[in-house]
Amino acid sequence: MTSARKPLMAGNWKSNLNHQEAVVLVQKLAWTLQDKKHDFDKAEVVVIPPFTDIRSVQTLVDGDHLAIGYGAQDVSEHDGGAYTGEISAAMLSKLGCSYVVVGHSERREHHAETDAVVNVKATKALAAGISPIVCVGEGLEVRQAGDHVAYTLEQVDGSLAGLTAEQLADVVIAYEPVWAIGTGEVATPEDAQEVCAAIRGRVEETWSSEVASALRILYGGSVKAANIAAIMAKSDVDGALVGGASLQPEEFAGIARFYAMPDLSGA
Ligand SMILES: O=C(CO)COP(=O)(O)O
Repeated sequence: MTSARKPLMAGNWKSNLNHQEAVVLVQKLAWTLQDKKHDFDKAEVVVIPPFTDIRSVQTLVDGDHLAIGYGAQDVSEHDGGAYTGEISAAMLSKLGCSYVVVGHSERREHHAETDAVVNVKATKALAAGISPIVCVGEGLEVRQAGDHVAYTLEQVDGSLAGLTAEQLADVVIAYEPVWAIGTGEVATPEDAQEVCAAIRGRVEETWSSEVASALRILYGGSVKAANIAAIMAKSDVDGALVGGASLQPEEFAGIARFYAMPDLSGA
């Protein structure tokens, strides 16, 4: 991690916690971070709850002036209108969302989202002033075949196609190898670094070294307080997109405070 890029720890709750549980979790997270004197300059902390929780989280964050940010797990390709069930970027913007996850592997898999769809969603988010967290990453078969870098870079190309350098300044990329999500099978820090560095290299080729050096690239997949320090020690990893561990306030606070954690990897 390079000091010019502020680390980002984002907790993707997936389809967990109702709006009442959301308030309890965010309160506990805020208290824990305050108690441990978390330095928000050393890591931005963001929660990504289900849509139904966002209004409650907004009310809490605004009312208590919390330094915790929040976002959504998906956004519509459409601006509004006759699209039953869809949530537009403008609606998320009105709720104060700073981020939206687009192209999570679970949406690519269960909702057949292609890079082209992810590209439109990222563009809609940016137009509404919301930073898209664009997810990429290979499945186990691709990894075993040794094609993980090429596969992931193709997703980067497709998902970010046509975006300007100015737009890239508001984009975050999350490298989440599918085989490491929710499996306890964490990629090694070297695995994370290999692909995050390749992504940064691709962004440099396509846009510029300025764009690439300012871009935040997160790692996601079985991140815990015990393994985050070793992952963050890698130069091209700028944070984490955390699933299961973000549902436990103590654990997620420990991840946010990676800078105070011992590196237990022995590296
Ligand atoms: O998919 C993830 C975050 O978006 C990672 O989930 P886990 O941290 O539960 O492996």
